[in-house]
Amino acid sequence: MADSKAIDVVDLDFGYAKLHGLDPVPVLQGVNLTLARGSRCLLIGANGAGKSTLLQILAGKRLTRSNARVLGNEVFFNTPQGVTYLGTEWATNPVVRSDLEVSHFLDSVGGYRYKERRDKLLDILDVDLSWHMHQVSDGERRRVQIVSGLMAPWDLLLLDEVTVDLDVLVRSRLLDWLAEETTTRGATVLYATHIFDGLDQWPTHLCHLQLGSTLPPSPMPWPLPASLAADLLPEEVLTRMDDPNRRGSRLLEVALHWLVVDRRERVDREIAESGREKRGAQEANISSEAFYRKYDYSH
Ligand SMILES: Nc1ncnc2c1ncn2[C@@H]1O[C@H](COP(=O)(O)OP(=O)(O)OP(=O)(O)O)[C@@H](O)[C@H]1O
Repeated sequence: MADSKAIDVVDLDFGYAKLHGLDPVPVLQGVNLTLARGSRCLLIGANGAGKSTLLQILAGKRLTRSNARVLGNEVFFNTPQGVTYLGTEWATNPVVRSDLEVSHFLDSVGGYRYKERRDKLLDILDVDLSWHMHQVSDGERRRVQIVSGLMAPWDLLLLDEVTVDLDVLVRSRLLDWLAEETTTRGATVLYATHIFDGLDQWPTHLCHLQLGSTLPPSPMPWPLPASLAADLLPEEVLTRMDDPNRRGSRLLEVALHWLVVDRRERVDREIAESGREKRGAQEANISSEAFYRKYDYSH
């Protein structure tokens, strides 16, 4: 019987190996994330928090001795079928910038086998089979990547910021289609993004990655139940989330708050580690309220 968990990560640690036998630099520490099949989870954290590293581990691209199971399998040694990872580095590959017609490119990665899904994705992403890859814009090339990555049915999609250069119409249609895949096929999406516009209705869960560690509960349900929201978020953030004149989405208010907290935590650690007190004292004094005022996020 298929495992009902799409992702089951317990106390995961990871560091990038250093040359000359030096100890690896810890990047992920104590990461916990259990996601049931059919979930749509946003992975939220500052630049450098470890989002891409975690997604790559879940895609079986990086070795970890910790317990990381995906679709019921230990991920690195037995990477299961049905896991699709889409990251931004794809677009830098010279092959996908060469004089290659999109129809040939998609056939070369098996598009003819999934014609119905391919055609649906061509429509959603507004991709023309006669385009040539060396003559398209960055956003158009990204759209071809997404068609090519999603044509074959997947059970777990690991999305690493690839929607950043899509226009809003294409992004919105793609997110709707991904939601449909989770509800109709029980597929699962873990999506790292810094763009929260238009996302309030999309996720079923959030995962906050702070400086390489998940903060409990991980994942947390979204929308946040009132009692959990009251435990996790200060009154000022809850008020802004309910303010019809707020600047962006409710999720943006949550993400802004978390990133302020993460930044203060980072500065505190820097002070503790290196005694850089002058800079630290300046930064640590920025309360989240003052930060909002300073950067004009609240009005
Ligand atoms: N190949 C690598 N070798 C060594 N360190 C790395 C490597 N890739 C990433 N790192 C470090 O690991 C940490 C986490 O990087 P990662 O790319 O996972 O962060 P991220 O949350 O995805 O950031 P962003 O939002 O900027 O994409 C960073 O400190 C980064 O410098």
